[in-house]
Amino acid sequence: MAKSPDTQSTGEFLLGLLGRSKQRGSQAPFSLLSFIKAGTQNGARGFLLAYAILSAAAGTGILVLLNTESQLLEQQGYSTLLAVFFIVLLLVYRFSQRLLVAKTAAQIEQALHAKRQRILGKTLNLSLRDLENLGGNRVINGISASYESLSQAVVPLVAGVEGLVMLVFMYAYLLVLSPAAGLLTAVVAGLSVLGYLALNKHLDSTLKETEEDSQRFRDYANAVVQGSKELRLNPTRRAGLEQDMVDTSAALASSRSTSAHILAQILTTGTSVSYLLAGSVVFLLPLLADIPGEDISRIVMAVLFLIGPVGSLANSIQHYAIARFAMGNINRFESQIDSCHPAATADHDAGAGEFTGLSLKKVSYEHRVPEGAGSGFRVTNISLDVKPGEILFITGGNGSGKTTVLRVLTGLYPRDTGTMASQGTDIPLNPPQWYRNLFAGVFADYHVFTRPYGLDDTGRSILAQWLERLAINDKVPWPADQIDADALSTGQRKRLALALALAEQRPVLVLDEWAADQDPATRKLFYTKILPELKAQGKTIICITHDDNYFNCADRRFHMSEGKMTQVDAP
Ligand SMILES: Nc1ncnc2c1ncn2[C@@H]1O[C@H](COP(=O)(O)OP(=O)(O)OP(=O)(O)O)[C@@H](O)[C@H]1O
Repeated sequence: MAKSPDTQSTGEFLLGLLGRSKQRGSQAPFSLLSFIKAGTQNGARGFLLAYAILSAAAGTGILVLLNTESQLLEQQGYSTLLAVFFIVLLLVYRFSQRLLVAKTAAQIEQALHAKRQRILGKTLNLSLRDLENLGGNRVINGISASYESLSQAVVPLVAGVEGLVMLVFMYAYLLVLSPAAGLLTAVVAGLSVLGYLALNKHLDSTLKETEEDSQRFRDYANAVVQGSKELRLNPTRRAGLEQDMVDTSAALASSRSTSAHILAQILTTGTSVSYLLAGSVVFLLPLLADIPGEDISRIVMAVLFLIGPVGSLANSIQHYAIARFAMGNINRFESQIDSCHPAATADHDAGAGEFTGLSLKKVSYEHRVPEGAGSGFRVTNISLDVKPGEILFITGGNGSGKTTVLRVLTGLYPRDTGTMASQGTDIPLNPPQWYRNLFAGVFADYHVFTRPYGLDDTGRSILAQWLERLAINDKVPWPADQIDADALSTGQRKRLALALALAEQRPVLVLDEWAADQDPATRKLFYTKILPELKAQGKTIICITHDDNYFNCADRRFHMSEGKMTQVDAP
């Protein structure tokens, strides 16, 4: 649906209020009021206020009519005109309230969509190192989970704003009816607000605790799925995990109950305030002021009409607390990604042209580890020239730094020192996307997407050829738009990943222990037939391998040991 700039700004403005009040901390109890106050400062958002005022005026008009009609009934008799007015006002009330809630909620959803889209774009541009440092859970929350609770709060929040405007109107009517009653209700309402402030103080910390417990439980739930085999083979391990999950679930239940307790208090405070107001008018007002009985009944009617708006305001306050918390999480995540390395350049479509070689000189990279955990693993002094059409092997023991080097070399990790040059130009510390476009590969922790994203028709036909060549064409239903990688064996999945990498038609193919999961025949085919064929086609190939039987298939071999690389003499 196309949105006008005005429409978008209203949603963004309302979201902004949620985010801003979070930054101010939990001491911003009247931020709901600022929904209205700030709304009046910008004509573009005037429609929100106009609908709110219309519905509040109509609602108050109904109250005035009812009071007038009951007075008329006592004095002059039934008034048809007032009955007609009543129906008209009822229709206006319904119409404006529905439009207000539906339109505003839609605009907030649009603004949320725009925000999610912007943050998603930034997240996809993060360097691999930044993404790893942020951690998977934070990323998932920042681009997905936190939006759920925000969305659920949208309608009650808007209803709360409408309730607030309605309260203002009805209170004005009450003041007209009896200034003494207005004063009394203001005192009772003021005391209730103080009660709310006291409750709200605890709410933020309880919500944070709930979020942490809930994240911990999600992690365990993930382990139930990921570790399903290990858990089934070892009942003691299963019992240990189960105990941890039960403990976390109990903690979650307890923190959720505390939140629910506070939220329920807010809600019941809101609704019981209305009855308290009515009670104070009936039982206290006659003691404080000399008011005739018929006026008291009109005042009581006015006070009872406050029940609806006060209830929706109280309901919106609890949703407001949750939404503000979620908004805080989203904003925090956005500032975290903003403080990461500059995003990848916008040259994602740039072709790299013919590969002219690659040169690394004294390159080093250190893994960042949490503060206080010492220094991270370092690869140092990596110097290497890659010529077009070469087959290079990188070998070395576990943890010697092979994968790290491959990630630095392909521009996934930004090197700390040293120089890299390719295509006749120096590559900056944070390699641009055009440089990364030189490479396609299968990494040790590769992922197969459900669709072959980024492949054009030529790419698809190359994919089809390789699926056949690697004997998995019967396992991947063509046109390969609903790939179920879980339904493939480990070796088959890796063959599919290789076929997809080759279909990308990048000049350099990087493979991290690709053949490790293949049967002997496929391994032989890979080293003795496929690699030479790819080389003959002009592809440059860099393989990490432990297959010492096939070390002689490389043009040159480099060996890693404790983060250092040395060239091994040609076999
Ligand atoms: N994201 C990371 N953060 C911190 N340290 C890391 C990270 N990735 C790897 N390391 C550390 O870097 C060292 C080298 O890891 P790397 O994966 O490069 O080794 P490798 O030679 O490929 O090992 P293997 O043959 O087992 O795959 C290891 O000690 C590992 O703990």
